[in-house]
Amino acid sequence: MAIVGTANACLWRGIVLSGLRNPGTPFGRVQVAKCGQQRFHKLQCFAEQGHIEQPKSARANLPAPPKANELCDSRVIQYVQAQVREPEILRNLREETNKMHGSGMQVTPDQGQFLAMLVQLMGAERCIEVGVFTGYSSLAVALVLPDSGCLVACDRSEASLAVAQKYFKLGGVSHKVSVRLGMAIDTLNELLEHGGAGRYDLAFLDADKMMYPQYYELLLQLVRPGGLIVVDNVLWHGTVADPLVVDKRTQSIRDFNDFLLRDSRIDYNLVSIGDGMSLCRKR
Ligand SMILES: C[S@@+](CC[C@H](N)C(=O)[O-])C[C@H]1O[C@@H](n2cnc3c(N)ncnc32)[C@H](O)[C@@H]1O
Repeated sequence: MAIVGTANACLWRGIVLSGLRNPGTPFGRVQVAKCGQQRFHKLQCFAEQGHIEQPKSARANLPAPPKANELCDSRVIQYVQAQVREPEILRNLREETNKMHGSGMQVTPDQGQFLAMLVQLMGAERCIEVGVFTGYSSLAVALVLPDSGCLVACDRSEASLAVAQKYFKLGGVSHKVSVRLGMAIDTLNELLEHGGAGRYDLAFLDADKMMYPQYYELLLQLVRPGGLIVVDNVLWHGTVADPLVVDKRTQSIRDFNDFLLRDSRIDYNLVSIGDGMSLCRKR
């Protein structure tokens, strides 16, 4: 296939990426929505191999694409996911969510496991999640919290939270989760007003991307020194690395990533897992 000259970046990316989707795999729907970085690499490999051609004006300003390697192979993604020890309750939740609208929003199994391990490594007892959806990442965290632990779970969608609460109950963790229905910014401000500053060990940020800077400032007050803020979707399906993509949301994530890179209040690490997760450790 060759698309020459007039095609805009999003158009050819959409065409090529739709051809890369692999809904027949065990992780089909999750992969489609959450393996953006690998798809982006794959796209670049397609371009490199001459399967597609970028618009000439754009091509002149682009850095050389990376050499084709195993990251171009969706089998690597499948292999990684097959290495996850996903508890049955989480698998059930993922499968139920996969039948719902917006299912691609849930974190991938390896991300859920990664979050859980961060909680365990830190010995975290008090956590916050901004953006619960049907509860996959919340449940992954709650399952490993000690019995005395607490997760404040914020979302504005009553319907999504109903699914999450069903699984918190099934997983026997309801007593550890404080569900907060409403706009996350209000909930975080309320936590601060009620003496929450510096009282949380770990926060996971996975809600509306344009609001990340505001959430981050509040979470930075809420977590203790040495506490962690984990930010999801920082690669935004690979588009942050594509200079041709300049839509508002991509640019806001790019700007936020650059801001984190320079923020001396934290230690910072952008991890290429799922759609990209940044680890921000409060100094
Ligand atoms: C990407 S999903 C979260 C996925 C979840 N972490 C998981 O693993 O399944 C984003 C969620 O943020 C919620 N959200 C978006 N904007 C919000 C806001 N302003 N306040 C509260 N929740 C919001 C949406 O309702 C949605 O459920």
